[in-house]
Amino acid sequence: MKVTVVGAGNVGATCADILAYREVVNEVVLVDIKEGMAEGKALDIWQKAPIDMYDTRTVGVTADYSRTANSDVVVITSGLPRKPGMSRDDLIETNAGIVKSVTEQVVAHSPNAIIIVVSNPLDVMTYQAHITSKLPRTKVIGMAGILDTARYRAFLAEALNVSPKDIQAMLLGGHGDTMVPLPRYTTVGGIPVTELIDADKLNAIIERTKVGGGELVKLMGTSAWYAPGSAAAQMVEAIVRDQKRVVPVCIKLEGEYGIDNCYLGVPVVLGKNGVEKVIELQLDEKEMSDLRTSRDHVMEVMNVLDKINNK
Ligand SMILES: NC(=O)c1ccc[n+]([C@@H]2O[C@H](COP(=O)([O-])OP(=O)(O)OC[C@H]3O[C@@H](n4cnc5c(N)ncnc54)[C@H](O)[C@@H]3O)[C@@H](O)[C@H]2O)c1
Ligand SMILES: O=C(O)C[C@H](O)C(=O)O
Repeated sequence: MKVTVVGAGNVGATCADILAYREVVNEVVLVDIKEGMAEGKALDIWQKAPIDMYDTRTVGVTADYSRTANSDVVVITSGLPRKPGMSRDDLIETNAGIVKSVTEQVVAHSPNAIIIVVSNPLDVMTYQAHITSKLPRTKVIGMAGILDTARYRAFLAEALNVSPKDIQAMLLGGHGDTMVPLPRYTTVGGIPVTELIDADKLNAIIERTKVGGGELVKLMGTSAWYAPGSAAAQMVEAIVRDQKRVVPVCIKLEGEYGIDNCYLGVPVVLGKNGVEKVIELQLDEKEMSDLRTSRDHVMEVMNVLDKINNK
């Protein structure tokens, strides 16, 4: 199995490192536009192999997509990260062009690959990759929900002083401040979270989760990479090992949740064919209304992308 990671920056290199370290595939190809960057990071990861005892080959190339040919999965992380004071949507103009040209080259060399988009604004960059690739919606998906639920789970584990391993959670919607964490679908060792934490504390955690990316941007001056790289690697692993993981993933909705033609995070079954099933949860009125608010926001940014593409 072969995986390409486009963008050898913070998120891309972290994802490649985890894929190699865990021997998820035989070969990881890192691609970047900056001369020498991908080659250097791939070599560094390969030189770690004798220490950490793995044998996944890591190869780096500067914009040479012939080396990515016949990849099974391609992760697109190329693009600008935001700086303090910016929203993810502020990245659209630059990143739309990058994701479009990268997707064209990826598909030309790996027409059967499953594409995982990471670049921001996530839901709309997934839209960009999907329309550019012309692949089925089940094969062009976005990473955000695994990261957002991980933040939510980590905050809960800290507040309850329990292991993060025992916290299960689901979350819907766009990868932005309108995301919809679902306390009704959150459990701690099988126990509904609402039995273990009071409502005010839970609400504070939900609000912190929604701006979890921004919290890190403020602290570091650029956006996060350890958890995002790991979340993307988890999606790759689910696909190449056909694990049928049930995780939140961004996909084009075609009528699910009463929503059509919008790219949003929803629970899916992720396996060798990409998204093998979209799971429709029974939502109450408030959850549904929050999801519609998130949809409205993503649709607005999708309209901005349409205008950029039609210029
Ligand atoms: N979906 C998520 O949850 C999530 C999480 C974290 C970051 N992100 C997004 O991921 C993207 C990357 O973040 P980062 O921290 O790794 O940034 P980074 O600046 O560290 O890395 C981006 C890399 O992309 C490369 N690049 C730019 N244009 C390219 C092109 N045309 N072809 C190949 N490579 C190209 C750059 O040279 C750079 O090395 C950003 O858009 C960021 O907002 C998304
Ligand atoms: O917050 C960002 O800009 C990056 C990413 O979307 C994140 O949530 O960490």
